[in-house]
Amino acid sequence: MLCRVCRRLPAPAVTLPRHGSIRRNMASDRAASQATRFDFLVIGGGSGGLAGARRASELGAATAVIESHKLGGTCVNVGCVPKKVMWNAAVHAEYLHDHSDYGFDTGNVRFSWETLKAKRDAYVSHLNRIYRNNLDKAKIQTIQGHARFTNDPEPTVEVDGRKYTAPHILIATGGLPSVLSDAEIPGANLGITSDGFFELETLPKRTVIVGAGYIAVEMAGILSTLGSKTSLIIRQTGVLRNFDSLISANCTKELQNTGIDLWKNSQVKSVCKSEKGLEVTIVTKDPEKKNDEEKTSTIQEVDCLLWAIGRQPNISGLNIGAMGVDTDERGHIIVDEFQNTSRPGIYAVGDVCGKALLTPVAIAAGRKLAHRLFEGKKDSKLDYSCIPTVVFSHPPIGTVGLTEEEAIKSRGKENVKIYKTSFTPMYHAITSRKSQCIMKLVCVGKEEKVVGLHMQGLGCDEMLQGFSVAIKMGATKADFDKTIAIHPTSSEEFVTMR
Ligand SMILES: Cc1cc2nc3c(=O)[nH]c(=O)nc-3n(C[C@H](O)[C@H](O)[C@H](O)COP(=O)(O)OP(=O)(O)OC[C@H]3O[C@@H](n4cnc5c(N)ncnc54)[C@H](O)[C@@H]3O)c2cc1C
Ligand SMILES: NC(=O)c1ccc[n+]([C@@H]2O[C@H](COP(=O)([O-])OP(=O)(O)OC[C@H]3O[C@@H](n4cnc5c(N)ncnc54)[C@H](OP(=O)(O)O)[C@@H]3O)[C@@H](O)[C@H]2O)c1
Ligand SMILES: N[C@@H](CCC(=O)N[C@@H](CS)C(=O)NCC(=O)O)C(=O)O
Repeated sequence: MLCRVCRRLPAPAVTLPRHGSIRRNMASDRAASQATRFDFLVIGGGSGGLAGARRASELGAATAVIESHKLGGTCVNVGCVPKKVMWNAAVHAEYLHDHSDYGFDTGNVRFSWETLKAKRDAYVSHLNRIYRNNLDKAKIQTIQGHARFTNDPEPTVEVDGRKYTAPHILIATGGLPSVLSDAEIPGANLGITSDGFFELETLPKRTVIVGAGYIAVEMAGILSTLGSKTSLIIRQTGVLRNFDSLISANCTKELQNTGIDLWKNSQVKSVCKSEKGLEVTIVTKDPEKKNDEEKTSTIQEVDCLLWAIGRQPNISGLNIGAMGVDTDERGHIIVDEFQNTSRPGIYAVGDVCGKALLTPVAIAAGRKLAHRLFEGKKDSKLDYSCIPTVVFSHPPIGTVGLTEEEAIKSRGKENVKIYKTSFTPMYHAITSRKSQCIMKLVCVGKEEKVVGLHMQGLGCDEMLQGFSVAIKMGATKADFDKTIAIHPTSSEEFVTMR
């Protein structure tokens, strides 16, 4: 009988997991016949793996998830979730400055990093348990350990000496922070990465962060706002250089406005340890200056050096080479638009593929794949265009679609119309602390289709999702203008721009 789910003749099983769909395929080799067989075997219990596994199981596939560390992956354990808790704490710290303007006498407010960390860690552990329960409830087998492809002819995975196989194997092993070796920068390993940030037991007094992307901006904002004197070392003149130029310039300015000591055109040369902490030596060289002069400076008594210089795919020890799974020069697994790798029956989703490293992207790709494999939806694939994203800076950034620069490149300057505004949100009408809100709409063609929306300001994090729906649906500037404003809000500016 054909498998109800994958419509294939099932192959041999040593143990029978949940479904009756598991039985003998005479052609399979002896080695693989030793393996426990599923319909769907998922390597990596993070966002993409869990979402794909749960959807596959709902669709009737006998599914197992292999996880080497903690269920939930990066997002739950060392990413979005604990980061957002820290950002929320930093927002409290920010608003404290406004309490007296709003009539509150909050007296001598004290902050305990230790209390916050304990509550945050307890929440993360709670989520780990929820994810485990969800897998159990869905009758998905959880296999704890590091997965490695064997050299068997049929794709087979080994965990702690036991073998597992399936006609469909998903690699969702995510990524790891990039690190520099001591050979590249002497003393580099005295620093930590974002993973280490979540292990900090106390608020560092003096922090140096290297990097100019999401993590550098978010962690600099959190640490600085909570009271750590923070320097941010960037190689160029601005942060978030891949974002719209307005966002990059404004965020760079806001970092400085909020008290972060920004070192432009700078790179760490060496790090050494002294009795009073780390000494971070920095070389600054302004390429605009003709005399090519380099300035060397040292930041002393640093108790936290944090490298936030990007992430790399986590494929170590997987032995994907033996499977004929192709990777790019940085080790990302190459997939087609349906998440197929170069080896039939092996798929990859999420950060390990190196495209749009965001939790909802990994989740959506995993779910789309499950519908294609186990519901016969041949065309089920993720559309990677127009992905909204928020940077939890202070204030937060929201962005979706094309930047002005991308629109001009693809459509020609004459076909692009930009609407921009900048204002002080009403929240600040009575506060002595001020922060600006900036907004930009990128429109193309005669019909002024909105192809990009970019903003930084109070509430922009929660403002973006709804606008993303409109833009994904193909809204034009006229559609925005037809919409009645909500007053008094910041978001109303998007429907009244001229
Ligand atoms: C500090 C930080 C903040 C972030 N904030 C946000 C945010 O606010 N919003 C957002 O959308 N995204 C955010 N991200 C990105 C987001 O966390 C990732 O895009 C997402 O987790 C990727 O999911 P994934 O399934 O591809 O991989 P992961 O979630 O990394 O899961 C991979 C899992 O595979 C396991 N694994 C790896 N190799 C093996 C193996 N051989 N055998 C068994 N198991 C293995 C790992 O232990 C891990 O649990 C953040 C990331 C970081 C680092
Ligand atoms: N809110 C969110 O959704 C969120 C939050 C955190 C992470 N993430 C995801 O996680 C990914 C990884 O975050 P990330 O911040 O590590 O990476 P990133 O956003 O890719 O930024 C890393 C930046 O560091 C700089 N850099 C690289 N090598 C360097 C070096 N040797 N020395 C100094 N600077 C160097 C580069 O900027 P220059 O080229 O300008 O120097 C680079 O763009 C993000 O891309 C994002 O998708 C998402
Ligand atoms: N809203 C999300 C779920 C929330 C979410 O994104 N959760 C993160 C971790 S907190 C995740 O990795 N989820 C995987 C999953 O829900 O399968 C969805 O259902 O798509």
